Amino acid sequence: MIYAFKIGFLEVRWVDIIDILLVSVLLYQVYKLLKGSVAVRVLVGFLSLYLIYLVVRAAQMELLAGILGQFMGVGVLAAIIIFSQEIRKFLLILGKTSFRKNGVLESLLIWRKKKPKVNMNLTAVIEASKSLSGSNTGALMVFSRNTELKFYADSGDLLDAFISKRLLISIFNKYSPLHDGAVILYEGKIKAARCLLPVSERENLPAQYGLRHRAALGMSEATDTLILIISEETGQMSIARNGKIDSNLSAPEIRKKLNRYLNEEEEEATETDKKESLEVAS
Ligand SMILES: Nc1ncnc2c1ncn2[C@@H]1O[C@H](COP(=O)(O)OP(=O)(O)OP(=O)(O)O)[C@@H](O)[C@H]1O
Repeated sequence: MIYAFKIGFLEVRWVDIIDILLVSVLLYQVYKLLKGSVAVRVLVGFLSLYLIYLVVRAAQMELLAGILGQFMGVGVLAAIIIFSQEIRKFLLILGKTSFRKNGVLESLLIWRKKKPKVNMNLTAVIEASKSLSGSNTGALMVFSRNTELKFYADSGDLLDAFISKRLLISIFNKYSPLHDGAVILYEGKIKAARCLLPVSERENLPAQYGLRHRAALGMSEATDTLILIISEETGQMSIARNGKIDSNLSAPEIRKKLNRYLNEEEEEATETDKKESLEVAS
């Protein structure tokens, strides 16, 4: 066996160094993922308990070690249940990174067909958004390029209607029975209205963000979607994507971001674009 170096009786192999590096990267990614969420506290609680268990076991305190041991036995299962959202997010990020343009996996999967451009009536969306923003009418629109988001669409009223400016304005009119919640747009259609979105549990959000923004952020954390928010209070238009909110955007900026999202050109976003985005809770 080839050793990298020796510290006293401890022989360190190259594999050990790689192992430590990989664990460090993994722990850093987990920390980045959980940063700012309540899950961090649960994780710290778990780790503290595990440390106490190690100490108790080393001190041979049989009774306490037995009780904590039982708890640790189901710990992995409990962690999977408690961190299900975070694990999902982590796998999503992993999948997304591996499938990036020129990614290793993508070059291996040569049969992967190039997706056709999504045909969406963006002019209607932009015109409706300008009108809603101008009249301070709150709105929440979820754009999906890969799935029809059946689970979320089922929480509202199914429409399956072609997108038009008038329809969007009518839905979000505050006297309309459909105005509450979000609309889901997929493959050029308004799939459903009055949909319930998952609310983000981030703690350090700006004070002006109420439930509408939290729901948009939560949806962008849980799924590969882009969410357009129109504030009822200020009329401002914002976009939530990948756990970030870009606030106070103009109509051309919204169109650009929607175009980029729908046509999978996001990786080509310029550095300036990236800097402009306000990373919430980081
Ligand atoms: N989980 C949810 N899913 C979908 N829509 C939601 C959800 N929670 C709240 N909303 C929508 O947000 C509206 C409440 O918005 P609220 O005023 O609390 O948010 P806000 O972020 O301060 O936005 P605004 O700037 O428009 O006031 C609700 O009437 C509803 O339409």
